[in-house]
Amino acid sequence: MEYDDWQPVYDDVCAAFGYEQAADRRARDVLAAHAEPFDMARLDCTGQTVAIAGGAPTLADEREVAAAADRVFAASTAVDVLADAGIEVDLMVTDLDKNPETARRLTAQGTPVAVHAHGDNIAAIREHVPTYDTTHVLATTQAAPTGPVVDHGGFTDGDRAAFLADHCGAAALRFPGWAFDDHTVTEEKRRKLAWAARLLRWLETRRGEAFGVLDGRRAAIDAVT
Ligand SMILES: Nc1ncnc2c1ncn2[C@@H]1O[C@H](COP(=O)(O)OP(=O)(O)OP(=O)(O)O)[C@@H](O)[C@H]1O
Ligand SMILES: Nc1nc2c(c(=O)[nH]1)N=C(CO)CN2
Repeated sequence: MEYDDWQPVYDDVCAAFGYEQAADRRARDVLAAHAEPFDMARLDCTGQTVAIAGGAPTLADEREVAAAADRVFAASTAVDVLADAGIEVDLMVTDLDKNPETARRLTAQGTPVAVHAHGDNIAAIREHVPTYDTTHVLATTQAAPTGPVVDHGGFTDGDRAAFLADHCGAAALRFPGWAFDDHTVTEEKRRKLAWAARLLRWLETRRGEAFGVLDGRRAAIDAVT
């Protein structure tokens, strides 16, 4: 996906959460100053099944789904849960709010990390990205792309991972570690997960694929556009 397709949905996300787009642009520009162009061919997934590992507690029991996939794109803390079982990821997707040291370790070992800039993580970008090997940082924004910072759609770490896999040519997506009805999360997180479900519904429709993670939920999901 390119920004032109994402932008109307981004407007809706900002309206829903009260995000200031100028702050997202400031974050993007801070990240751009620390980033370098990333060769997307490194993430080519053409013809492959990609596991999009989410941060739900269920991931511990679903790790074999990731192990069986050709590639693993993992959101935030999902990287640590998989690492505990000896499962390496091909991409970490993060806005740096939980485990920035994991992102540092991955970039140091040459594993790509998609670092996301938004209006509420500018301090984290300034603190952590300069400590990373930026050769292995894919800089992302939810605002308009600029310089080395790309926007291929998505909002939460997990659904952004799915949009990136789609952009990289994945043939099929699997979703270990996803639980939209997780009552252990905060109200804000619950609202973000509801948006993640909407965005995945949009993505599966665009792809002509049925994501198993949405089975039983489709009738309750409002279309994004
Ligand atoms: N029950 C769940 N709890 C948390 N994350 C979930 C859940 N189900 C799916 N996910 C997906 O896993 C991703 C990683 O979640 P995690 O809690 O590790 O990180 P996070 O940094 O808080 O994520 P974000 O900043 O996107 O909210 C989320 O962004 C979401 O897309
Ligand atoms: N401005 C802003 N953007 C976001 C935020 C957030 O808290 N603020 N959280 C996200 C995923 O958790 C993704 N994007």
